[in-house]
Amino acid sequence: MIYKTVLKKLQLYLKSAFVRNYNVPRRALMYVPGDDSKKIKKSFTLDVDCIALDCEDGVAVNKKKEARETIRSYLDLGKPQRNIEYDLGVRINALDTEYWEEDLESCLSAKYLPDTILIPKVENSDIVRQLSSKIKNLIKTDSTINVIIYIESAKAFLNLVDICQVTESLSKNSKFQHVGLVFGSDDFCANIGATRTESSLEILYARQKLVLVAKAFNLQAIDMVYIKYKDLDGLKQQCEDGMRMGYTGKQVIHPGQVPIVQEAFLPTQLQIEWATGLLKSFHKHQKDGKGAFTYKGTMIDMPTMKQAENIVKLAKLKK
Ligand SMILES: CC(C)(COP(=O)(O)OP(=O)(O)OC[C@H]1O[C@@H](n2cnc3c(N)ncnc32)[C@H](O)[C@@H]1OP(=O)(O)O)[C@@H](O)C(=O)NCCC(=O)NCCSC(=O)C[C@](C)(O)C(=O)O
Ligand SMILES: [Mg+2]
Repeated sequence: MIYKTVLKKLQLYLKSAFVRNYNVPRRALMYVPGDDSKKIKKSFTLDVDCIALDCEDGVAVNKKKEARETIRSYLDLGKPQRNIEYDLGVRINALDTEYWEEDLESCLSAKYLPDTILIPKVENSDIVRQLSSKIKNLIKTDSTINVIIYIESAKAFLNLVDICQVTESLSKNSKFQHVGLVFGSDDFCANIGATRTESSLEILYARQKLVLVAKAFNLQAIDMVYIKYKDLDGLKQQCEDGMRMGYTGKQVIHPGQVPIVQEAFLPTQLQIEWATGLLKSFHKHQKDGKGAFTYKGTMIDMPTMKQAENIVKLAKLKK
């Protein structure tokens, strides 16, 4: 029994150590249309936490192939290095379309894998099962990829806990790690027939539910897009609302939105104190030759350590 528990912990530790960019900050998740080479090049010059090269709704139907091939050509070149770590992802098309398999095959057979695959319109756990077996077949090496799931319909919200449970369970024996949930508010409004208002009250329940479930599964929660991209005051307000609700980041469609979003999602003083204390405690336990330890009543595992490291890293960016 003890042997099994230790083995399981070791497997989880080894897995998290091999996942690239596990739980890196994703304050701004910026979409870049996959068929637009100029915008892709531009995105690599920006100080943005997370780039999502898009095959889905940012790309016209007659440009799907072009987007897939353009993204593949950039992946083959390798991720451009920057001074600050960032996440390079690909948003494939939804699994009920004719495009998703080719999207996934194309980016997972590239010379260099993206860090993350973003999966839109996940409505139930069968979609995750289908995705999991495809990823397992496509990744031939020991590498593991991050997965971010989009919740954008009434059905998806009803199935959200099951989706996360199944994803968590499948990720233990597959080649991916579930790292986040995205609130697809535009598709969600269209799905439930809501009329958008400035206050976003019409989607309050769903917006809160996504954070709640994300936190229960130790996932990052990425908030809705602010589509009026020229209105920076409105964007700041919406960022602050999301941050106060517990969101860890926000989707972005234009470079001009990035600094405001990334500033708004810097860690709070309380989070910085927690993370600094945890790292101190970790180093003390290491010095004393103790592996596993608890901090403020919680058992500390590798993902929690990485979260703390990220918070401390982010805190250094705070003016
Ligand atoms: C709105 C648009 C057309 C205005 O594009 P523009 O070129 O007219 O804007 P601009 O102000 O002239 O751009 C200034 C500079 O920034 C560049 N630029 C501008 N945007 C980007 C970008 N995204 N990535 C990288 N570079 C960008 C642009 O190329 C230009 O570069 P330059 O100064 O060197 O000439 C443009 O910003 C754009 O295409 N944005 C992405 C739109 C998109 O991907 N939408 C789908 C995601 S949202 C979504 O899916 C919903 C969700 C989650 O599913 C659900 O809620 O349901
Ligand atoms: Mg959407």
